[in-house]
Amino acid sequence: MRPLQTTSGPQMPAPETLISVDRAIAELRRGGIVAVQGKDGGVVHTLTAEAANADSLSMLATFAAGTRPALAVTGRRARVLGLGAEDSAVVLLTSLGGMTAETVAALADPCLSGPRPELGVLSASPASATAAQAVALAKLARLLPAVVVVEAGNGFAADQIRVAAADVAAYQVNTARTLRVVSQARVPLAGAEQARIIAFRPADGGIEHLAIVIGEPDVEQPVLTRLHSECFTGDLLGSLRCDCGDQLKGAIAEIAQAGSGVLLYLAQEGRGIGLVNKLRAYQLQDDGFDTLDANLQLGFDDDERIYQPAAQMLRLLDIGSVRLMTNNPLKVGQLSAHGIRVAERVPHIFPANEHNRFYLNTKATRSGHLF
Ligand SMILES: Nc1nc2c(ncn2[C@@H]2O[C@H](COP(=O)(O)OP(=O)(O)OP(=O)(O)O)[C@@H](O)[C@H]2O)c(=O)[nH]1
Ligand SMILES: [Zn+2]
Repeated sequence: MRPLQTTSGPQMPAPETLISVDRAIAELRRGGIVAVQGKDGGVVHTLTAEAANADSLSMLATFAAGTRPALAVTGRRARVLGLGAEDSAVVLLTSLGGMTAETVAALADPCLSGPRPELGVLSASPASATAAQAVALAKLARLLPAVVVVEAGNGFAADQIRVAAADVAAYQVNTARTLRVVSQARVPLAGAEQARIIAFRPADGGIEHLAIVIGEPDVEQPVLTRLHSECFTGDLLGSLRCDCGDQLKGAIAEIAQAGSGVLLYLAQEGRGIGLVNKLRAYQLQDDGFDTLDANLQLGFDDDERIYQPAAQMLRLLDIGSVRLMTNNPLKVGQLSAHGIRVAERVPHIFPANEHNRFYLNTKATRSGHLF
């Protein structure tokens, strides 16, 4: 492997398309109202379901010209609620009783305990492409994928954050394209003393992904490679609910044993839904849903990860061909689709325990994992 160039500080100004999405994410997370602008010039004023309370809902209503606030949820969540078909990506729910904070919470959050409020007569209709990107923004903000929207606008507030729906749609791929190496250091690991950690950051200063390079991989040959999605509970705390801790330590040991290779530590906690939502998914699993259905109950896809960041990191490491340590055929297909040749799939299986047996079984029977 050739020595890698480290770039510190902004290499070039981050594209406005990324900055506006970052600002919108921060605004939504603090409970603000964001204007999402569609291709057709239509505007959707947006508040996340998690931030809906009496004050924020009445503020949102001031933007509406005639229409009443509606709740935009994914087709998956609408289906769980018995409202609408899963084939619409996003569905608008309206209530004859109006959208109170209690109604929003009951519709958006399957983990709520206590008696369900009277929901009034609900109707569902396909949401506009712009409202669909408002839901996508909530996902990028790692919140529940549900937003309260008013589709017809009364203009903007002077300091309101605005974002183009098209920029939201392209955000994840655009940030992956701008990844660059920002720091690297030798970090001897137990059982793998010849290890280096390389940090990759996107141009907007967003969340870093890491590569752990062990030994000196020969990039002219397929490199033994593990793609590991971050798992705070399994990797750091040794949670027995999943197999991540074993897979992380096992991959480092196996690469060290082979002499060289790379582990990409990807910031994709909870298969891309974030830690807070993963904890919600665990609560639902304790109520009897399996790992995939828990995601669907929350309104997510069963797996929200994308693999452009991994492919881009491998390219920056000059690695074009890998021996991929995984049981997940989707990772093989996705890396190949993004230009990395998977010369071989290397099984990465660890013994089950009494807490993760059902989880691993679900991955085998429903996600196509090869155990
Ligand atoms: N949403 C959700 N995420 C989970 C759950 N259990 C573990 N995870 C996450 O799932 C991811 C597991 O990642 P990986 O081990 O890289 O992926 P994998 O799809 O199992 O594929 P291989 O391990 O490569 O076979 C981590 O991000 C975990 O945080 C769960 O019950 N729900
Ligand atoms: Zn895990």
